[in-house]
Amino acid sequence: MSNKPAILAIDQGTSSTRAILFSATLDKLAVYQKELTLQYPQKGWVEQKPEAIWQDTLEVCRKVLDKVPNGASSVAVIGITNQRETSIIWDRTTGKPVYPAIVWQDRRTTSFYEKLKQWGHEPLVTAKTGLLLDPYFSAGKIAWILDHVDGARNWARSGELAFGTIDCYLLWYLTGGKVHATDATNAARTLLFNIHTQQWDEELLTLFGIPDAILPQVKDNAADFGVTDRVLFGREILIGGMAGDQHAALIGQGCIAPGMVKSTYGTGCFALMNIGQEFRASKHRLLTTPAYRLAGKTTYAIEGSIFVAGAAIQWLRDNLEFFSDSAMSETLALSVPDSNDVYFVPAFTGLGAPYWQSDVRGMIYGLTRETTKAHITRAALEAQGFQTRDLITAIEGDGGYQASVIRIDGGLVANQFMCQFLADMLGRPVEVPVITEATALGAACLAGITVGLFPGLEVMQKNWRCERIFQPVMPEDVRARLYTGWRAAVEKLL
Ligand SMILES: Nc1ncnc2c1ncn2[C@@H]1O[C@H](COP(=O)(O)OP(=O)(O)O)[C@@H](O)[C@H]1O
Ligand SMILES: O=P(O)(O)OC[C@H](O)CO
Repeated sequence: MSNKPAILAIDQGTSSTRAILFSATLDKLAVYQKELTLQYPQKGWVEQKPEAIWQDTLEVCRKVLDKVPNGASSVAVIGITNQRETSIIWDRTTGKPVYPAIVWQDRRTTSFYEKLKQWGHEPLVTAKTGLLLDPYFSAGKIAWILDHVDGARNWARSGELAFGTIDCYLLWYLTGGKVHATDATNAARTLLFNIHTQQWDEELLTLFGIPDAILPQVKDNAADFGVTDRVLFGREILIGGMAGDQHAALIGQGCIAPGMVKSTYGTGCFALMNIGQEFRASKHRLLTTPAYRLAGKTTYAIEGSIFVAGAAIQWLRDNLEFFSDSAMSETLALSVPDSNDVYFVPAFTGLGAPYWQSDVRGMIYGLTRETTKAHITRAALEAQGFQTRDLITAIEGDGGYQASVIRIDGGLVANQFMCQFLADMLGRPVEVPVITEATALGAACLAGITVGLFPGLEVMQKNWRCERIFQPVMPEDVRARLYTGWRAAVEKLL
């Protein structure tokens, strides 16, 4: 082992898989990234190939290790972070998935959840999990696979199948099929995990008809998750950290004190406010979720989830072919002075917080003969500002904390127009860190804690460095007019 240990962070996102090597002082040493495709086999269905998720993960890890002089021998520990809720069920003997990964955006279980709501189950589920009944979460996806793959329910009962979110599936493969475990933040997105007892909940398992034999063990975010199979990187490496991507980003942004907010703009957008160690239920249909669990102690966050952020830009790129690279959306948006009253409500897979309408679909409103692709692109970027304002208003309206800071990260923050519009729409500064891959940084921090490189999360508060603060400059009347227009567009959709 080199005397300068590195931390390998794996960030398996919805649109891409990345491996980042960080130094023991959490500086970025090397990155390797690969885009991941989604499949849409039917209206409202969103799937991914589990084999591609694993193969891409292995490839990005190997490629990033090739970029540094000592390769795998310099790595002291691995941290994993991932797109959440996406569910895979596989055969414990062969490791083969019995069905593709059903992605968090998938809506095939809408009527299943509607029935559960009609039967009055939502209050109990929310009280136990902090979540709502929505196709977004894993339980419905698991039940769907067990009901639609021949024999799956029986194999599940007899312990032949394993369920996991992406973290857990990757861990299984990284450890050569030896470890079936997840962490508290990922478990808490399934609708099966009681966030008060921090255990799988019998009553919820019965409600969703899911046998406990398929569930993984749940660990702290900084813990011993086992070692990598020697054949993968030429030696065993400890996996010491694991967290859902939005929770990891909260850590990577140093938001470890109550009231601090981070908002991440990847495929979707997720704003989380740290609310400390006391559970609080939302009054505005937001989620309460473990921010992190360390040494058995849970810190909570209130979360607002938006299903489409960067995905709208990708759609303009791939489906409407407005541009060939997402980065070009910025120049296009800036080529017009405003969106010419065009509003883009990117509800491709329903609306998330605070509306939670899984059956509505997207809308571009206000089209005229003058509308150009520049106006539509600008409207798609502006939608991020409007949606974030919806979230922050709901989060603060819950009556807990006011946001002390708002830090932003994710692929979309490379777009300075979007960042400026965000500050304008929120009417307050937003901070962009030097390392915008806050998700991977958070996972690295957790892994580093396990091997004693850092005493605790405080290291992130000390190390967090600001690249740029976007200050609001938009006149109040313009801000009010634009937001009123957005609310009217959403009302029309609803
Ligand atoms: N300069 C840019 N302007 C607008 N969107 C961008 C830009 N760069 C990346 N994106 C969008 O960001 C998303 C990727 O962000 P990332 O954080 O990697 O997502 P994920 O973690 O979900 O895989 C893509 O949807 C892409 O379209
Ligand atoms: O792929 P991202 O970064 O948009 O994150 C996906 C979320 O974890 C879904 O809950």
